[in-house]
Amino acid sequence: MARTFFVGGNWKCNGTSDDVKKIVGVLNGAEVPPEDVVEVVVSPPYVFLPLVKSLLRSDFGVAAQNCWVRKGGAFTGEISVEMLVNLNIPWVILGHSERRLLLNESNEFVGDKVAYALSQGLKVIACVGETLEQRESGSTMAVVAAQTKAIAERVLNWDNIVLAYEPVWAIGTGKVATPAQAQEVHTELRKWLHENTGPEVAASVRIIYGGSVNGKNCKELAAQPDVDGFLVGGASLKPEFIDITRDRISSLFSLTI
Ligand SMILES: O=C(CO)COP(=O)(O)O
Repeated sequence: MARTFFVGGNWKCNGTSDDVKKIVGVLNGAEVPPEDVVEVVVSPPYVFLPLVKSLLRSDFGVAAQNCWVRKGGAFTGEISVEMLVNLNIPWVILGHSERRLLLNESNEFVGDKVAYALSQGLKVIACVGETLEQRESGSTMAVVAAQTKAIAERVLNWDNIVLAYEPVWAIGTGKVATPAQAQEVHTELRKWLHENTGPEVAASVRIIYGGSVNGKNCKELAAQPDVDGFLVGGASLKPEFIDITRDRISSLFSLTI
């Protein structure tokens, strides 16, 4: 089964309601490939989710950037999976390196969140990735395998998971992984999935790349056979995000000639 290309926009902790309205206006007016060719999902900060949900075109999905690990209750400051379901938010980003590193989210905690979110019907963009130190010490694959294993141990069905490989050294640095570097880790991740979750999961799970993706570098990355899309940070706040969704078409074209 072909893997539908996936382009996510992670707005992180940015913007005002006026900015959000402007970005949504640009997205709503854009000509993009049809949903079965490119799936587009944007992830605004929590407080803007209802606004985005109400204004955004219906062929674009919406994701929260985090959620609580269990059923809601006395957890001050947290947002529960049940609340996201109640607002009809279909997606959640979990395990982003900014949360793993700045908020000390462990592999196990992220795995628990992924399992709980899926159990309540959410779809998950699960992020993995190594730091520069880990890459330089040759432990990239061990790190991303351990992060993926903590999810695989808690989840049987991968239908609603998109795996995002986001090397920490490439996030917000302008230092994008080369297409070969991205392809290498994506291939290894797919091999890991094959060995640990089976051939069907390995063949069908979308593995997307994140880290300084922009309108210029996306085409070459998208042409890699195991790069099934992107999780875009900074550039998702700009009109350039539309070019990134469109470049799938040109990379497909360039592959066929
Ligand atoms: O963290 C990212 C997406 O989740 C990537 O961020 P940048 O595209 O700003 O490097």
